[in-house]
Amino acid sequence: MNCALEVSAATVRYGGVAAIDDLSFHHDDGGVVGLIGPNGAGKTTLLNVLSGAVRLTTGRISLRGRDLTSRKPHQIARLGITRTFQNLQIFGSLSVLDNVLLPRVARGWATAVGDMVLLPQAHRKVRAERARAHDLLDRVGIAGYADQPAGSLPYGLQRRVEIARALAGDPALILLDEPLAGLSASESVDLTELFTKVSTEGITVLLVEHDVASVLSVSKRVLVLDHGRLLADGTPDEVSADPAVRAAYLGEEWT
Ligand SMILES: Nc1ncnc2c1ncn2[C@@H]1O[C@H](COP(=O)(O)OP(=O)(O)OP(=O)(O)O)[C@@H](O)[C@H]1O
Repeated sequence: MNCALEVSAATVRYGGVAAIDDLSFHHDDGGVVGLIGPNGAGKTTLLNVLSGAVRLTTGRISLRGRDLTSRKPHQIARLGITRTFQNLQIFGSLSVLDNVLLPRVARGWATAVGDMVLLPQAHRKVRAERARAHDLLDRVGIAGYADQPAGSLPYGLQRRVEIARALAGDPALILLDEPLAGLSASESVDLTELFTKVSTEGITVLLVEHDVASVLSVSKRVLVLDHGRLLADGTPDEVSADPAVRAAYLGEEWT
């Protein structure tokens, strides 16, 4: 599935600071897209804009030809962009399965909760949604934990709960904000493999991550932000060989 993401002259100003500054790019090829850059480069602001948490000061964003510029987060989620957060946002006391069912409830499949008691079709809907949620847990590798409280899982698996929940919204584009933060080396490798798997299922993955080696290893395209602007845009090899990127960000360790 193509996501046809178009970011045109996007600017977000906080007082005198341009968190993103006249930023334009287009992506239509799927895969994992890495978004890297030094602290304060504007990465999180861009994710916030794409998910509707922050409004553009000027500019335009569209997905598959639909204008997202002034939409609210729940509208953007319906139109195909879902996300995970830097600080894990799951409901620790709810079961893993219920965490994944939540966005479907929010989207209205169970609006008439009372009807569930009475109507056979409501029961069928609930069964179908539960089956679908189990399938999502299977896709992200945590099927065996469905009934456990999400908060009781190891941190790396909690990250997967959040990813499953983002996938439950049937996105064209999923935004991952520092998903490897706090993970062990082996958890990072495992989760990075999941990003590839998700992208091969036709969902574009936009990955913001400070672990540059992981980003370069998993991405087909890497965008480098600096001071809210696009410093470089290319394959991992192109970006890591770019003198401007080395000077501003990667440094000598990448020689
Ligand atoms: N709500 C806000 N109010 C004022 N300034 C902000 C706000 N959010 C971000 N900024 C500023 O915008 C710039 C970009 O911040 P942003 O958090 O998007 O960068 P980042 O690349 O995600 O950084 P990091 O890697 O440290 O998370 C920074 O100068 C930051 O201080």
